[in-house]
Amino acid sequence: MSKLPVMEIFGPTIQGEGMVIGQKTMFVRTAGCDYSCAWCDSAFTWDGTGKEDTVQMTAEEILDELKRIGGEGFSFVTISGGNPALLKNLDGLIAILKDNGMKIGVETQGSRWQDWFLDIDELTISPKPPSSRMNTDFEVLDRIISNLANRNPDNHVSLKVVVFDDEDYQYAKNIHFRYPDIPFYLQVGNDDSRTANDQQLISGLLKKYEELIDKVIADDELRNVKVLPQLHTYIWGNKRGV
Ligand SMILES: C[S@@+](CC[C@H](N)C(=O)[O-])C[C@H]1O[C@@H](n2cnc3c(N)ncnc32)[C@H](O)[C@@H]1O
Ligand SMILES: Nc1nc2[nH]cc(C(=O)O)c2c(=O)[nH]1
Ligand code: SF4
Ligand SMILES: [Mg+2]
Repeated sequence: MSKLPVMEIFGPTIQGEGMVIGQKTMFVRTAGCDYSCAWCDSAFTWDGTGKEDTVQMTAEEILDELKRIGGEGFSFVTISGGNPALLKNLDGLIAILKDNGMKIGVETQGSRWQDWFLDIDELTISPKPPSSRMNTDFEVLDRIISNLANRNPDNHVSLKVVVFDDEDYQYAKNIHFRYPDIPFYLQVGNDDSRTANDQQLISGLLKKYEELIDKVIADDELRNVKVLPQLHTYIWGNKRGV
C-alpha cells in the first residue's frame, strides 16, 4: 500500500483563506516543500522542526483518522502542506475521499503539476511574490494553468497571492494580468506568524488588511479582485492545528 507523509490531520474547522473562505472543513497537512518561503507560517512542514510529527499513512488510514476526529460532522477535506503537489500518489487519497462523498480542496504554490489536480473541487494556486525570496518558474505555471483549462467546469481554480509590500503587490497584479480568466485573490501577509500575543497580532493584521483594501480601491488597473485576510488568525491567532 502506498503511503503519504502526513504532518497534521485536524478539524472540523473553517477554511480561513481564499475562494472557499468560511467553509467547514477537515485539514490534512502533508510534509515536505520544494520552496522555503521567508515568511512561511507552516515552516515546520519542511524545516526539520516537525520531523518527529511526520507519520507515513495509507489513504485508508488517513480516512479512518479523519472520521475518528471529525465523526460524521464534515463533507469537505482540504489538503495543504508543505506542497501536496510533490505527492503523485495523493491520487489514492483523493479517490477514497470522493468514494466517501467528500468535496476536496487543495492548497499549492504552482511549482509542480499533478494529473490529480483535475479531480479537485476547489484548487487554490498561490504563486509566491518577491518577499518570499522564491522565484516563480513561469514555464511551469503557464503549463499548469493551461492544463487546467480542460478540467470539468464544476471544479474551481483560483489564484491567491500573499502581499507583504509594494513589490509583492506589483507581482500579484502581473499574475492576474497573465491569467486574467482565473478568479484572483489577494491575501494579507502575516509578518508575525510566531507571536502568541493575539491582540497585538490581530490589530496589526487588521491594519494591514485595511491598507491592502485602500490600495486596491485606489487602483483602477485592478478591477476583478477579491481581497481577504487569513480569517482563522482573527479567531485563533497563530495556533497550530486549527
Ligand atoms: C502554508 S501554505 C501550504 C500550501 C502551499 N505550499 C502554498 O504555499 O500554497 C498555505 C497558504 O498559506 C499562505 N501563507 C503562508 N505563510 C503565510 C503568511 N506568513 N502570511 C499569509 N499567508 C501565508 C501561503 O501563501 C499559502 O497560500
Ligand atoms: N483554518 C485554516 N484555514 C487555512 N487555510 C489554509 C491553511 C493552510 O495552512 O494551508 C489553513 C489553516 O491552517 N487553517
Ligand atoms: S510554498 Fe507554501 S509551504 Fe512551502 S514554504 Fe512557501 S508558504 Fe510554506
Ligand atoms: Mg496555514
